[in-house]
Amino acid sequence: MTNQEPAIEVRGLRKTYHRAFRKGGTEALRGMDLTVPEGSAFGLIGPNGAGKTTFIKSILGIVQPTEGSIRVLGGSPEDPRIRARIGYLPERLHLPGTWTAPAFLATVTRLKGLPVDPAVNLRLLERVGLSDAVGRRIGGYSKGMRQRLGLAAALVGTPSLLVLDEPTDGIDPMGRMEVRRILQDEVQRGTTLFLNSHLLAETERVCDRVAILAGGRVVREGRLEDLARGGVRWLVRFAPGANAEALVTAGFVRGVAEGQYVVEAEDPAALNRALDRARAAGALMVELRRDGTDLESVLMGTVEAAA
Ligand SMILES: Nc1ncnc2c1ncn2[C@@H]1O[C@H](COP(=O)(O)OP(=O)(O)OP(=O)(O)O)[C@@H](O)[C@H]1O
Repeated sequence: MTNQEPAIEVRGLRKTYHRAFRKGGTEALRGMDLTVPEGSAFGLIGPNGAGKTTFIKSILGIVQPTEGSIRVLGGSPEDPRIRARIGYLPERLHLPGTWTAPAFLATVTRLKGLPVDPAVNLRLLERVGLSDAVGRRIGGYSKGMRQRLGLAAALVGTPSLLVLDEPTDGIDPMGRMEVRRILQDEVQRGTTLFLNSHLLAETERVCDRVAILAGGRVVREGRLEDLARGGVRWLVRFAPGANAEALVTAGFVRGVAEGQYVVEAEDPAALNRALDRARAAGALMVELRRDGTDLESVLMGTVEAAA
């Protein structure tokens, strides 16, 4: 794979699920186009039934598309050599309840066609916070522990592409922070991350690019900072008694609420210069908030507009 080649590229992807002895079918993907640059941390978001899992299964060769082309890591998802370079955490994990985690990871390693090194797998289990549970049967694991084990399995063989479907499902806030750190480390290492999560805050924290899928099509795609803008406009509230005229001269625009003002600042230095001017005019700041658009508002707005 050359450096210019995207990690994932799909064109005109369609998938219709047919039921036996029934006419018609469910059109899960209706001509989806998407390019995931190599080395990016890419988030796929969209409402229930948008086709996210179908897309993920298509790029992994688990679901056979009805139409369209798919290239993953510069090759076909059907190619075992390509598959061996992908780490996948499915939405629904099927784990062998009577096995231990090291035995499970050893099998995953073998299935990927790699030599089993127990020490490497133990380090992986340590990395996902399961070192205390290595001797226990997987059947007795909590939901969060199962999810951590699934992540360890996805990380086997240091994959070039990590595809994670709801990776933090069932994981507590501390655990989520740990998972986030692992994902960030993987991206630092050069892995391409493809994340499907209903937790938009998670996507916002981890991903640098986002695509919105609705009705089986990509309706918006781009860099997170371009989609969810923030940082230019700031909402500031000053203590009662602030000199409104002086604040306006200092670059603040009156807001609707009592004592509230808006100021535009490209960066922290510009924001602080504006606040210094306000303070010099005797105004006391009591609240400061970024007037940005979060991913949730972007998703709602985009899906409504596409409906
Ligand atoms: N195996 C299947 N057989 C029939 N229809 C299916 C199958 N899998 C998915 N679908 C249908 O395809 C559409 C897209 O489903 P998919 O699971 O890909 O969406 P999703 O975006 O992942 O949804 P969610 O966010 O709820 O997980 C839905 O209408 C779903 O009912």
